[in-house]
Amino acid sequence: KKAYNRHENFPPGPPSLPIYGAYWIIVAKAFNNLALATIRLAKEYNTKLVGLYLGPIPLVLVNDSTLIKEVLNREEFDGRLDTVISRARGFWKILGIFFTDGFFWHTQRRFSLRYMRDWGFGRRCNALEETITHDTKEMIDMVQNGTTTDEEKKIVNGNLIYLPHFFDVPFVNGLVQVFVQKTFARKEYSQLWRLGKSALKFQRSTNDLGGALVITPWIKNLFPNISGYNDLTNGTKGISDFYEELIKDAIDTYEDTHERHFFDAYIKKMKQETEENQRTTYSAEQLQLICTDYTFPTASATEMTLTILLERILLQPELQDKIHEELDRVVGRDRMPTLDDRQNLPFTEACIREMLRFETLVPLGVPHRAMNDTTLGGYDIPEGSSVAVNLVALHMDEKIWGDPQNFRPERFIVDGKVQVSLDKSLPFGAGRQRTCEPSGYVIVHGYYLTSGRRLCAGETYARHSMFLIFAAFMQAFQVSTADGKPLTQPAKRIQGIITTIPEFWVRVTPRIG
Ligand code: HEM
Repeated sequence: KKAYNRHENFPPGPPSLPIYGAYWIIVAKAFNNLALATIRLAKEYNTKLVGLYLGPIPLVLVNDSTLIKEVLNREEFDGRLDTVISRARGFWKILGIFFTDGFFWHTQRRFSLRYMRDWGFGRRCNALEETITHDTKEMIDMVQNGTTTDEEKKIVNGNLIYLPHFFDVPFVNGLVQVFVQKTFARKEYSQLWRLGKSALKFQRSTNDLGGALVITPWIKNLFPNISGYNDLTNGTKGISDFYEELIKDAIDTYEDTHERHFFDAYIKKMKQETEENQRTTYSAEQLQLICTDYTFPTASATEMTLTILLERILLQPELQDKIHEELDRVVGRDRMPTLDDRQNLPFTEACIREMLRFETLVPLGVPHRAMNDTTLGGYDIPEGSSVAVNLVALHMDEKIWGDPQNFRPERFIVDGKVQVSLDKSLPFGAGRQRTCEPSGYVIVHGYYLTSGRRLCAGETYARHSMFLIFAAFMQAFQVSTADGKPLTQPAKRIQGIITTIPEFWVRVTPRIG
């Protein structure tokens, strides 16, 4: 009787088993692929919304393109669950951007985006572009002119490069520049590779739904390894420790009169609020978690997208010829590509877009939480429910794409230009942060609260930097498998918070002397 106990008018779905509810039922539907499991459950129960329980937590899996967009754009679904994953990362408090919600999240997300922008984040910025290009060139140089340290040899071995970490440096150094207006020189790159490894460890520590750890946090004490708890905490620690020193140094050397970087803007606000108010959402710990939250996707998701794109290029070699033809025609070989070239390199750009659709990196998004009792698709959704959108269902919807199973960058190109309006994919989620003042703004504690949504806070940085790095990489190299044999099968996917493939070596043959 308990197994079939459900909230009234809750979406249909599998029954609950003791302790874990329907968690193992979903896992059994498609091991290592919860998006596919969701599609199978939706078929089995003939529904667009699957309702089930993860232990005591009601979970709604949204499996329909229209309803996915609706969830991502409705304010009452902007919450996040308070879980062991969010707490284990940050001093057992709910800190950062990813896992916070309400006033705290609005304030901190808005402040970080607003002031990181001053230092080039989320917009075109020559200084940032130069850094990313410079570091990409250093990586290319390691192949062309040889490595200089043992650490470099772990990433570049003659004509072989180790993916995804070959790409870590330019992505991460660019972000560090936004935070503190300094970058790590080539002899210090090992610190950035360490961040890349920590980020990947964190991403692989659990799955889209947080795994068994979220339902029964106590298993962390019994099975710290199998439950993913050790990787979760060590992966995060690797990133947050890196920032602890930088933040301490910025606080120790802070002067009111001179703003040196984003950290200073944050410290200024923190000091002001601490003096004027009894309570503040600003703290050094929170700054550390903001940095961690912006860094772990920068040090893993963008690299993994390019890595899986290279795997695709090995599977469909004609893609490589088209990219090379376009780069040679538009950019030539005497200078590196810039963001100005983006609109004139439609095929190169479309390959990245198509990759983001074809291989949904975050298959079930990052689960949202219903912040009050509400309805969706004719069903009742109780307050506190976890709501996960199946982005794979959207990205593989035949009604939208016609032939979703084909990797076909041309689908975005009309009259030799990328037509952004044709790109109905939502790899970064949805819900634009409003930049102008709409009616309905609420002022809380002297702040305008936008009704900004959960849209990925790094979308623009990700798109810009992926284009720059991928275009420069392809201009420089012809890519082939390490053993020289054609690649016929994609690698096994590892389901984590994002989907990854195992690290691997590829051969790159310089095209430019
Ligand atoms: C290919 C690369 C990336 C993909 C596919 C991606 C995708 C996503 C998705 C699906 C979400 C969850 C949206 C939701 O809750 O509905 C998200 C959130 C987020 N992403 Fe990204 N992301 C990428 C790169 C980045 C980068 C490079 C950064 C930072 C520079 C970043 C920062 C964030 C942050 C801070 C959030 C949390 C936003 C919030 O909860 O308010 N992401 N991303």
